[in-house]
Amino acid sequence: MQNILEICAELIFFVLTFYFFFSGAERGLGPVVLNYDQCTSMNITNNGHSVVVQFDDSDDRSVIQGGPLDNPYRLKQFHFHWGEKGCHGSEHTVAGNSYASELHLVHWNAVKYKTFGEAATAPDGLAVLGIFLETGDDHRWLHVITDALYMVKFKVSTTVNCFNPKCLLPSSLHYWTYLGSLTTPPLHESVIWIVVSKTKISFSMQLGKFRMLLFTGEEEDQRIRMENNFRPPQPLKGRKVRSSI
Ligand SMILES: NS(=O)(=O)c1ccc(C(=O)NCC(F)(F)F)cc1
Ligand SMILES: [Zn+2]
Repeated sequence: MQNILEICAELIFFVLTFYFFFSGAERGLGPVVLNYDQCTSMNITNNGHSVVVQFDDSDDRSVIQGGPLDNPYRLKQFHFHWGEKGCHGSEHTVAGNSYASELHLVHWNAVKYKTFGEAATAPDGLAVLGIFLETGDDHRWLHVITDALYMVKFKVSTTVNCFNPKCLLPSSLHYWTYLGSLTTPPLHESVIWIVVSKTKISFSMQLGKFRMLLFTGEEEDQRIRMENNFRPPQPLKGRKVRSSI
């Protein structure tokens, strides 16, 4: 009799564990893992909206995976958003506080979609890692990017080889994640946002170098300083924001 009760208790325990594990409500968010190759960066471009470092995304040498992602997403580019002064310039806020700038590492789901353009219109097409930048001591590796900015003051492109953006990331990637959109037109709702809570990059003189970029091309008469290229946060509208811990 005793054995039968023990077997029943174990069976109930197993069923409940199985249910909770697969119910999703209890399934925690694991760590985000970045596997970036040392040398897939190609160029840095002033595209008239931001400054973008583009990567060779012809294979899976540089990918992000884990966390809320069901498969690896390929690194396509990273870019920045910033303000003209103070701590305004980020596109996300934490408890209502904004930061001077925000770095976006843009990845696309090459497992499900053939091209970036196709992925950019699909709800699970893109994964963007957002990192806040704040004013403080200059960042030792950000110099590689900010020292190249004078070459892309106007709307031009120049080569950047072997820049691994992992050096720009905080050691602990505690993050918030939600399903959102591109922050620039056409605002496709195709982004799995992963916003890192710990600001890592601090810069002060370096921020000034972003602010000397121009929205305009060399051949244009007007010289319009590139700043405030950020979209303010939008209403959540019922979106669920999950935390990694
Ligand atoms: N600021 S953001 O949300 O990370 C951001 C990331 C990528 C793009 C982009 O590639 N737009 C071109 C596209 F996809 F054809 F529409 C725009 C915004
Ligand atoms: Zn962005």
